[in-house]
Amino acid sequence: MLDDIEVLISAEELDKRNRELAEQITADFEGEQVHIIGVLKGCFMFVTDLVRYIDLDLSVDFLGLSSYGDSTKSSGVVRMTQDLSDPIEGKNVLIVEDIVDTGLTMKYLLENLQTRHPKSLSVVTLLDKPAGRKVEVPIEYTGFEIPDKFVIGYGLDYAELYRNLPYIGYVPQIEEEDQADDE
Ligand SMILES: O=P(O)(O)OC[C@H]1O[C@H](OP(=O)(O)OP(=O)(O)O)[C@H](O)[C@@H]1O
Ligand code: HPA
Ligand SMILES: [Mg+2]
Repeated sequence: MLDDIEVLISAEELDKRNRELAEQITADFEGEQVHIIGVLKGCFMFVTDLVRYIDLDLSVDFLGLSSYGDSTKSSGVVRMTQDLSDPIEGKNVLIVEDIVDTGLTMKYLLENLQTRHPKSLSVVTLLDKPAGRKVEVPIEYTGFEIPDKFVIGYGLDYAELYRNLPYIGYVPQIEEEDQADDE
């Protein structure tokens, strides 16, 4: 286990922002039905907390994408680990992500979902790390902009661990160890 996890965003701040995002989404889609697509695995806490504050008729589906493996750096190759259960043609799709970092996952996903002809396609991400960006992607709703650090918790992992932390944290030790492994 890691020592010294620094809290970047507390559970209370996450809850407050989730309510605000949900309020904005509820207002923007008033009178419409929304199809939520959660991007596993990282989205699992954010999506479940967010949807309970959205006051709209909505359906939920999930897909799995993976590109980091056990590293703090993107492999550059996005792999679909699980596809959607339902068609999205003609639906107002709202993608729910935990983080947009390089943007490679979101680019892959937007291109993939556009070919399935949704009525509309929008993105909500809890975290945006602009310093990590390799490709530009459109984001309609952002919870927090974060600095160029590898973060863990509230769904986000390092080598599959720490997803269960109820806050977003940062540990300098992680990036140091990962860099040492590369050398
Ligand atoms: O903008 P990018 O640099 O592409 O990074 C963002 C993606 O990376 C993480 O997924 P990961 O590959 O770690 O899979 P996981 O969600 O199962 O942890 C995260 O959950 C996002 O989906
Ligand atoms: O900072 C991060 N933490 C965890 N997973 C991630 N996937 C992209 N960036 C990150
Ligand atoms: Mg991950």
